[in-house]
Amino acid sequence: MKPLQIALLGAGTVASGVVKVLARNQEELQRRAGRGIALAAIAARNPDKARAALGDALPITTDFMALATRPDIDIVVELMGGISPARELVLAAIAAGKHVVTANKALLAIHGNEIFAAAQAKGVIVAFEAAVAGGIPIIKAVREGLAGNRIEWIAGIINGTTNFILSEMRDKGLDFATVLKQAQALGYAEADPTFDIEGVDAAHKATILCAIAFGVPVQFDKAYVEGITALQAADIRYAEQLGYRIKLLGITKNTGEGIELRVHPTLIPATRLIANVEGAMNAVVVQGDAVGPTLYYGKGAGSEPTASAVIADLVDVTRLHTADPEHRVPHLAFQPDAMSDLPILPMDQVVTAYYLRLRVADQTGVLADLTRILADEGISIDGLIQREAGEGEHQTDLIILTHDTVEAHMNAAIGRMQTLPSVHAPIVRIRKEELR
Ligand SMILES: NC(=O)c1ccc[n+]([C@@H]2O[C@H](COP(=O)([O-])OP(=O)(O)OC[C@H]3O[C@@H](n4cnc5c(N)ncnc54)[C@H](O)[C@@H]3O)[C@@H](O)[C@H]2O)c1
Ligand SMILES: N[C@@H](CCO)C(=O)O
Ligand code: NA
Repeated sequence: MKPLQIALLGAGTVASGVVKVLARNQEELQRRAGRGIALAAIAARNPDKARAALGDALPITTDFMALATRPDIDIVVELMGGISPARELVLAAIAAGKHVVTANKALLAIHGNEIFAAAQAKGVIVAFEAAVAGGIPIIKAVREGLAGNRIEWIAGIINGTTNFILSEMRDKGLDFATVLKQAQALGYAEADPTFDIEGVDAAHKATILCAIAFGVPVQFDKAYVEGITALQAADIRYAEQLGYRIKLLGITKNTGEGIELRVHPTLIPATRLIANVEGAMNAVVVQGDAVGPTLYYGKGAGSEPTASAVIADLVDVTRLHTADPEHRVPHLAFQPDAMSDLPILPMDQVVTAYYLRLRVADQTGVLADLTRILADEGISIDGLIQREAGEGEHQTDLIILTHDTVEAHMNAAIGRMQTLPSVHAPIVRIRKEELR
């Protein structure tokens, strides 16, 4: 059988990994897929740069649209990133009857519904294992391996850059700006690292996980997104003293009333496996009603780890190429006519526990005022530490851990506590999850 013909759009980090691994594992891949997978051509903005990175064995074009719709191409692999022109190219490839493999989580989190509907109508596959947690086969695990379960929640470290920053801040006591520079130098961060540090990249990935876990459309616009830029070294230290680690988590949970979809720094017990995932590694915990918790760990970024996921998709598509579209795994794990309309809950309805740090006057009565406000709002205290004021100091740090409460109640309590004359700085609030 003639090998399937692949077109690569983009010639950057992931594309170069795909070219290398496809060449290296060619024979093994043919044995797995039952058919050859042949790179036909690459579209690159700068052909000289692409040739320098990828060699000159393959034809290189600058006409992305012509390649994406060329009649002899079977699968278009989009590795450019960004929304436009990636969206137009993917839709054109689908309209031309091509299968698509993409690593573009931003595109799918924002335009996935349109893209999957177009693919469904045309009977082609859009595969996206590389879009979430890079080389970890988490899409495969959730959509297929855990299909017997009602998924209850997913929580994951799904951005390598921010996990690296938090690990280095904790282990070496370095400040945020210094570690971010290191992350950039090591190639973990995006060219514009705002997407990493503001939580947007993790929210794109959490949005996709949410859709395939609960069978709802992708709804990035409803995600709550908070990054790590406001985190202070003092809170990482206090969390440690209390037996917790702070991680940037993507969390999605089915509460029965609706679905939580949120990304924010989170205190998790230091004894949990996921609390010990360090550096640029990713890890995802999936809680199923039948299986209980399962944990997936590995490299979420980088050239060959991400290529591993792209090529797994190429093997899948090659195997399923001739299958009746009705017999393929649905894009969002559930049949398109059986999607749920369960709403994504607004953040003020989310229920979680909290870590609060207050800079307070070192005088009697302060604690009584604060605990009264928390009690008024129905919030119960789980633990409390007060740092001894140093000699000559008139202020001290008070750390409060609460039990689960509704975010709206916590907002009200923080608003009231903040107006007390004895509270001297903006109150720090970090959400806390036991993950069990
Ligand atoms: N790098 C990783 O570790 C990683 C991991 C998972 C997913 N991804 C995703 O994979 C995709 C590619 O990432 P990358 O790290 O290889 O990026 P990159 O910047 O290294 O490569 C992107 C390539 O696409 C080309 N390109 C970008 N915009 C273009 C445009 N408007 N017109 C023409 N060409 C354009 C660039 O010239 C470059 O060749 C992105 O969607 C990214 O989010 C990357
Ligand atoms: N910048 C991303 C790349 C992988 O998606 C990260 O740090 O996880
Ligand atoms: Na993956």
